[in-house]
Amino acid sequence: MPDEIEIQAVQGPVHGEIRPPGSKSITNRALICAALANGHTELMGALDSEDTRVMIDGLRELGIAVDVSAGGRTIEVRGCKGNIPAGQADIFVGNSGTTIRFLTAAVTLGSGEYRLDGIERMRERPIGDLASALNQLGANVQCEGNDNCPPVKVIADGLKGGVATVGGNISSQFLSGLLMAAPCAEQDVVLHVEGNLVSVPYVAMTLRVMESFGVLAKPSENFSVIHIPTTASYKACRYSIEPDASAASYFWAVAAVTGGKVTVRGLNYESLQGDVAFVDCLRNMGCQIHTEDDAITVQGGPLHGIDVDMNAISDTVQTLAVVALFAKGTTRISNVSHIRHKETDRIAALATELRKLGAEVKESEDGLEITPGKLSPAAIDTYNDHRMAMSFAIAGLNSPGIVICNPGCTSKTYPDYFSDLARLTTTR
Ligand SMILES: O=C(O)C1=C[C@@H](OP(=O)(O)O)[C@@H](O)[C@H](O)C1
Ligand SMILES: C=C(OP(=O)(O)O)C(=O)O
Repeated sequence: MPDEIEIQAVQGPVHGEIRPPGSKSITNRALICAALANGHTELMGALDSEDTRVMIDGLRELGIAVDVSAGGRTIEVRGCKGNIPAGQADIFVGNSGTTIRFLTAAVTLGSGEYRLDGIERMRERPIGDLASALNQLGANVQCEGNDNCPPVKVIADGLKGGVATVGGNISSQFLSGLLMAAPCAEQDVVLHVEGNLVSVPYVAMTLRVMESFGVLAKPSENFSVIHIPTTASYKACRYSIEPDASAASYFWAVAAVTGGKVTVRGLNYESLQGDVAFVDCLRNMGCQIHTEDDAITVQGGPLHGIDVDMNAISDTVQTLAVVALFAKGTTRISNVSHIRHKETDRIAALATELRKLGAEVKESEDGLEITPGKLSPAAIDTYNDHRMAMSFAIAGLNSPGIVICNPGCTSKTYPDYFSDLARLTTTR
């Protein structure tokens, strides 16, 4: 991958179809449930990217056999029935939040000493709320970094279980990690969530993936209390993974900003992924949405700004912010302070880069107000954040001279993004 890519502006509306690669979030959940299950699981339609590779490598470090075939889309896992084979492991997680949060919880089921660490940015992404909840359940988890951040050291001798309170306002991944480890604890687990739970659809996704592997948890209506009995255990199975809905947001945005019509195959409103609701934002901005059993199509129209709370679908904030550049009036995105803890501080990064493209941007603690101006050519810094690269590329389709720096950072979740985008925008 070159150091930078100049996006070729398209001459008219883009029409086309695409099936994005498998969901990162579902792949990494299914890998954990399969690893803790009682036999041989086959995952189909999996994502092959940095975030899933660090998860697979981590599981292998823990002594779990994982075989990958079909260009990374099929993964076979020999489950350990909740008994982690390795008594020691040093696990490198890159910058994958799901991997460090889910594996930190999983290794407390083992017996021995485990250490988890990632790249520099990972050492700035908090994990203290998860460590504290696991410690309430009888684990010994220490954050060795500054301010409750990784590296993480776990001295494990099985997870006792019981009652714990977990913070919900920084990341939902803490709760998801606890939920997936909980059925393998010695006693039932009852989790209470403290503070406003962010990214709620990901918790629903966790429970649905667990259910597919035979474990039924009992959540209260708003997930403020969840009871996980130890009577159920994970069963190996054949499991199909949906295309990634956050990745789909870029292709739906192509239709929105070029006034074209783009169909994403493999997703519908019944999806496990909350991010399909991104199309509702586009509808509110003036697009038309068509749904089929196995596809969602966005047809672009004249766009206008909207006010939107994106707490539940925050991986699509950057996509929406870029679409806002082509809308009439101001777009206000609110209730997303948690995106300051992701691959970069996404609110700050967006404010800086949108201004380079001529927008007037007001940054607040929990969001952004974007009023587009006259678009000008610019080199976009991506802060090693795949979603900065993928979303700002869409602006380049409708405005010449937009250069994306460090495009290789898309490998975190979508190594073939630029070739898939080029295929969609040039075959008309
Ligand atoms: O559980 C998951 O798979 C994810 C949850 C979200 O994180 P937060 O809960 O930290 O918002 C999301 O941003 C991330 O890409 C994936
Ligand atoms: C925030 C993200 O990932 P993670 O938290 O899993 O690193 C993302 O994919 O946008």
